[in-house]
Amino acid sequence: MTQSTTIRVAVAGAQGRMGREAIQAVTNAAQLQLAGALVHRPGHEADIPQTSVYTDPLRLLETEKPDVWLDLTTPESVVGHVDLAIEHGVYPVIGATGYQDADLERWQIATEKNDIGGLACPNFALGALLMMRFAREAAKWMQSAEIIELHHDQKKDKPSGTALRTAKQMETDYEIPIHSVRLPGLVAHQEVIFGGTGELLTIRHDSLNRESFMPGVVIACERVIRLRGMVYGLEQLLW
Ligand SMILES: NC(=O)C1=CN([C@@H]2O[C@H](COP(=O)(O)OP(=O)(O)OC[C@H]3O[C@@H](n4cnc5c(N)ncnc54)[C@H](OP(=O)(O)O)[C@@H]3O)[C@@H](O)[C@H]2O)C=CC1
Ligand SMILES: O=C(O)C1=N[C@H](C(=O)O)C[C@H](O)C1
Repeated sequence: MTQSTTIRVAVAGAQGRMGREAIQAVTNAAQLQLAGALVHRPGHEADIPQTSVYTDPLRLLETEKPDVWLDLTTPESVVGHVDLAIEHGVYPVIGATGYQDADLERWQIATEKNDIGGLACPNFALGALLMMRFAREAAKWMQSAEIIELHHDQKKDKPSGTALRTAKQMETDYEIPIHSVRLPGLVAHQEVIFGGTGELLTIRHDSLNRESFMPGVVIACERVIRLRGMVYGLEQLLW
């Protein structure tokens, strides 16, 4: 596929909090075209007026033949969807969290075998990517750190994908405890707190709404088609 081609994106989880925003973001992005929406329960198709709506991922893949599978479903559903998308030669952009390292390893092998790319993005927000970058830098100098991630009370996975990714990126030789807070009123927030001799350093990021994730969603869908094999973290395509 050449870079000037319109990229056809299927959105899975289209009736969810992220899915609804993503439908708008994909529709409004010049280089992207909505190729179909996957929902869990039929009956609210009128909420998604701009595209064909499916409840069966296989039918969506075979009928619409999207270029990209944007998965914004749940820990229980994302793994099967991504396996299926890769099998069909469709590039996955994985926004949903809660999958295991073993899933990432399997997707790495499967994308390479099918000569396609894939992108797993625990967090699409630019500020969150910077927070992780700064935490990685600070971890080289500070000898003790803990992570507090705070999310809305409907979030299904714990700890968050972002907290796990942050801890991995920090590459410390000590274990970093992760504390999870789930409360109504929160959206998505994280603090990385470093302790030193008589001093503290706190790096904090706040997503105040789900629009904060959409520039990253668009970049991920546009750039995944240039990849071969799985890439973990949108920051890998930014710096
Ligand atoms: N990478 C990032 O930057 C971000 C990632 N996330 C992650 O994205 C995911 C979605 O978050 P959020 O939108 O808040 O969650 P929601 O629960 O609001 O949305 C998930 C949607 O997926 C649907 N769904 C579940 N299983 C299936 C299936 N098999 N087929 C079709 N649809 C399905 C659900 O339907 P139903 O409710 O009917 O079951 C629901 O509409 C989570 O994993 C979250 O952690 C969230 C924000 C940012
Ligand atoms: O469920 C959410 O809301 C979010 N999930 C992602 C995660 O698990 O890190 C990204 C962001 O924190 C919002």
